[in-house]
Amino acid sequence: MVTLVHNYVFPLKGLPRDQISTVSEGFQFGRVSSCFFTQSRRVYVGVPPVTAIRYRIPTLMAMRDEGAKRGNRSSKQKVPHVLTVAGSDSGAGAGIQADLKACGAIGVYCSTVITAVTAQNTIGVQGVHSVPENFIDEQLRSVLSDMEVDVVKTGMLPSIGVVKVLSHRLKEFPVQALVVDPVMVSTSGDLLAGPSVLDGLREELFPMADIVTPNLKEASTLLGGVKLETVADMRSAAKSIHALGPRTVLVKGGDLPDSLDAVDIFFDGENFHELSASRIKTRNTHGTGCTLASCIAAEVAKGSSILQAVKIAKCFVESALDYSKELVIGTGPQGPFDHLFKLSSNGNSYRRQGFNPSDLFLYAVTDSRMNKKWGRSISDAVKAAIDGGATIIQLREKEAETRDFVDAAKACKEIAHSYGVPLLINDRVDVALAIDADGVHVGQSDMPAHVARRLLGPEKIIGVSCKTPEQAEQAWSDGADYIGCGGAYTTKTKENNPTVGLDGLKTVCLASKLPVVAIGGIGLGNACSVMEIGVSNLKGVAVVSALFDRECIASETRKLHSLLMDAVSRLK
Ligand SMILES: Cc1ncc(COP(=O)(O)OP(=O)(O)O)c(N)n1
Ligand SMILES: Cc1nc(C(=O)O)sc1CCOP(=O)(O)O
Ligand SMILES: [Mg+2]
Repeated sequence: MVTLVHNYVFPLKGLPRDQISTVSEGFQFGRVSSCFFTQSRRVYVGVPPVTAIRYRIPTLMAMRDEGAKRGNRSSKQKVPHVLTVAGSDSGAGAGIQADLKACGAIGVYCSTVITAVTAQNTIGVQGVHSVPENFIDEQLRSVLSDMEVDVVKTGMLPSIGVVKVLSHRLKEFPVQALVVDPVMVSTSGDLLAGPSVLDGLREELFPMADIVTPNLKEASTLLGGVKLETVADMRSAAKSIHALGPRTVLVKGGDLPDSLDAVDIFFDGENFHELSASRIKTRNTHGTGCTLASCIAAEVAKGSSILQAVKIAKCFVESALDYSKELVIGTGPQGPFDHLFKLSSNGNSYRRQGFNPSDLFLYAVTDSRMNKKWGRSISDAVKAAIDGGATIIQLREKEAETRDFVDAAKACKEIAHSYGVPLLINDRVDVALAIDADGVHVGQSDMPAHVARRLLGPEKIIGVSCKTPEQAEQAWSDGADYIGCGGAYTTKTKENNPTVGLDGLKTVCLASKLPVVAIGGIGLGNACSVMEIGVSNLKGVAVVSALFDRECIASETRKLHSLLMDAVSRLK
């Protein structure tokens, strides 16, 4: 019997109602292996014998709240549902097992159609036993005809017959989205799908797919063996695969040699997005491809756009790898990682470890006056900017009462973290501490950066406004992570702000040991000129009015993102 702290239970399939009771405080666990929600916006998970861990899954909360908004508080709420059609991995690092764990960790129901059973471990694949095609078809029919699947994700499809069966069933039972991970070779180098499957994928599944997620080897094989050695090669591969019919393509560059970051290329037929994540040194990478595709499917099932889903999925995988980098399971060269790391990490699952300078790329700085003028809440403004592609958010609320600021900042942090985007607070170190924000931005007349560092600790992000090389040097020795340099142009947003111009910006960048974000008067008309000063530590632009003093924040952000991407790719 499970006893909950609060009186609202989000029903997950498999947790019988008669095993749940509700009381006002305290909780105990008997035989529990599932997770569920309470009014307190927490998820409770039982770990035998009687330990209870609580943690937050913001996107699930959002889902529940969405249900509540619609007045739907009955026990019949729809649970987002991913069906994975893939092979079983006896070592449980990849395949069906990875898919189940990834969806479970994200809080999405996952059903399974097993296409093959593999005998594998951390050394390699010792055997493959394909499930007969007619029995795969039977599994598909069972699930699709009954269980309201939202998204289908495919992994190992061992024969062209399986591909055909699947495409036939998907036409009979259409789903909201199809995620195709074109698994061909295992991480250990073992063949998991024959060449005829390639034709099946290209002809039958790609035209129905919303996203296809090949790694470099798979992308190369799909394109007849072309060499993929640079980011430019990845872009042209993404374009060629897109021409085969899927709505979007993610070419994963984890195996690209000589790069510090792992860069993936996302292409939607119009725009390229270069998505980088820090490369984590670990042997425990078995199943990253399956996990990434499952997380994308799970996020789409919850309502994210494909690009949002990709960003969140990358953040999940990066966090899981980082958390699991020292795990020792098995003796071979490729170990599994821990999908359920959130259970052991105090709920700070999306907290970034350290600072990633590429987050400065499109830095959105909010402004309370502009939000008031357009009648928006700060959290709606933040969500719209993130939807449009903002890579970091700074809350710059000069007029807010402290209590209101803390409340708004809390809500914004939940939104930002559910997308894997860091949230900084302007000026107010106290507010950053109160809500456990990712960091602060301080200016020359605010709290000194070294004091902020002492208060916030080594993990938080600290940015400092600098207009001169001397200030940049000071920021570095004070322990800042980046500097903001402006005004690049004149601005109406900040009174009496000296303009340093592009020359002044370049001088500060060249002198700075820290990454730089440019600020002041930057918008669609001049962002490219800023990036084109061509100094490698200039990582992006920080923008207020060109995003927030506009009718549609998301579309302005999207346009700016696309311009910046083009500018950066011209510079390469
Ligand atoms: C990214 C970034 N750069 C500079 C500033 C300006 O900070 P500051 O000089 O403290 O001025 P206010 O923003 O506090 O008015 C910034 N906020 N962000
Ligand atoms: C907050 C701020 N700091 C600046 C600096 O030069 O340090 S310029 C600025 C305002 C930037 O607003 P907008 O994008 O609307 O011009
Ligand atoms: Mg300030």
